[in-house]
Amino acid sequence: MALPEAFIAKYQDLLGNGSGPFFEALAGPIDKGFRLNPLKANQEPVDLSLDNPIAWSKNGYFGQVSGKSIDHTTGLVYSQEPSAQFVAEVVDAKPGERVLDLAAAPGGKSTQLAGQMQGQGLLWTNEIFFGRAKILSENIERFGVRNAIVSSADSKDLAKALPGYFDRVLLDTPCSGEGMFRKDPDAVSYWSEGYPRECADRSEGILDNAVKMLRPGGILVYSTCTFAPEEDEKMIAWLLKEYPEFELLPIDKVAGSGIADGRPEWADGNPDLKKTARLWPQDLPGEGHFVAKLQKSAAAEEVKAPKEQKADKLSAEEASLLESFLAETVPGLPVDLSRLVRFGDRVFLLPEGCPAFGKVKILRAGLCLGTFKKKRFEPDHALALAVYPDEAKQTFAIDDPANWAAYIHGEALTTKADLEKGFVLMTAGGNGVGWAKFVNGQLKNFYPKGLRH
Ligand SMILES: C[S@@+](CC[C@H](N)C(=O)[O-])C[C@H]1O[C@@H](n2cnc3c(N)ncnc32)[C@H](O)[C@@H]1O
Repeated sequence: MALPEAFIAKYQDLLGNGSGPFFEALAGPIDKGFRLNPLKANQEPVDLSLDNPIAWSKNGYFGQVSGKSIDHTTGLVYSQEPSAQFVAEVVDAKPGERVLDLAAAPGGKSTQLAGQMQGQGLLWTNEIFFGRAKILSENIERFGVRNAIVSSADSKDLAKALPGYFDRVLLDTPCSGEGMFRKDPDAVSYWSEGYPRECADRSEGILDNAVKMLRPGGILVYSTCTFAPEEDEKMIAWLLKEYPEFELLPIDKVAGSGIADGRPEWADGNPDLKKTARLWPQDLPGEGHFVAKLQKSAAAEEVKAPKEQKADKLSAEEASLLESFLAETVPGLPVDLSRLVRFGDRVFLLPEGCPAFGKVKILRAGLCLGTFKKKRFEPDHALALAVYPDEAKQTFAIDDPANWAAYIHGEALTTKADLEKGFVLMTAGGNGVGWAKFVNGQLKNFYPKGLRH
């Protein structure tokens, strides 16, 4: 990978003697990582080793995930570069909170936040580009998240719908990507001397909207995957000047991990900027990242909270179909029938206290239970990934390689197992992977066509 001359000159100037190891690291190999999903019933991976934990990530390990493995398909793991795993650790979302991930696709940080929240509270995860939002939504589904709203909106429109609503907001901003040069050589081709400033201008606009959605006393985390001071310390200096109701909070840099302080001298000299964190590839096994954690003053002006999203009322016949389905398929799953919304024939269980969607485009409104089909109710794939096997009435393990390959390929399975007619949760590695319908000794395959391999 040939680095642009202007990039080399810039970091020789900024890093001085430290630039040698920096450029050497950029020419070196990348480190691969993954996170284990605490939302899954069984925490033992089938193929992956947990021998090499990542010091700064609670569920993070070094290693490479195969996209076709049982561990990936069941959502037990999420493949994520090691440094990127530090960002959500800094957010530190708590069960029961209202959390916004404003620039979220493909979902690395959102899935990590969902794990921290343990299904309690509301995670609103947004991506401006619809195509990328679909990938985000698929990852939220695979991870088995029950309490997430997935939307595709410009931050300006989101801020109109959700003013002052969130306890925590993460802006993992679209940036110049210098920290990914090693992982994604395409990032080098986008770069020019003026690119970090262009990205910084865009991030200022997104930050203007992010701060509007935070309640007084709420926490804002801003992160980039670039080394550029324009988008890092200088951006935070701008934010503190523009929004004096914010103050920087210290970040636990995990002693011995190599995570470094921010560089006040690269912005306006404010010593508080040392509280921000920099992850440098020459200091630790991971790519380049920057993270800042700020708190909005509890005395900041309160705004009128958005209204709650209205639930939809089902007809008596539909309610009875759904209730029978739940009792016969997932009797252990707690479902509050007063929190259901419909998108066409699909039925979602809303997170508690979900704010009104207004004009925001929604891709996923909590947990998709399934679809009304004439006189039946069919479970959604999302439900198979979100329920624990012991919440389902019937399960069938497909751990042996032949059954696994046949099911994931879309084939029906024949079995002499003692099953009742109806839906069966197929499991692999102790976690749900999809549905089948048992009829006359056959397990009819309900694994989604688009996911078969
Ligand atoms: C750094 S990436 C997010 C990565 C994600 N947080 C994760 O961990 O998987 C930044 C995201 O911002 C989106 N984006 C681009 N322009 C934007 C804008 N003007 N407003 C908000 N988001 C934008 C990009 O499409 C991209 O998905």
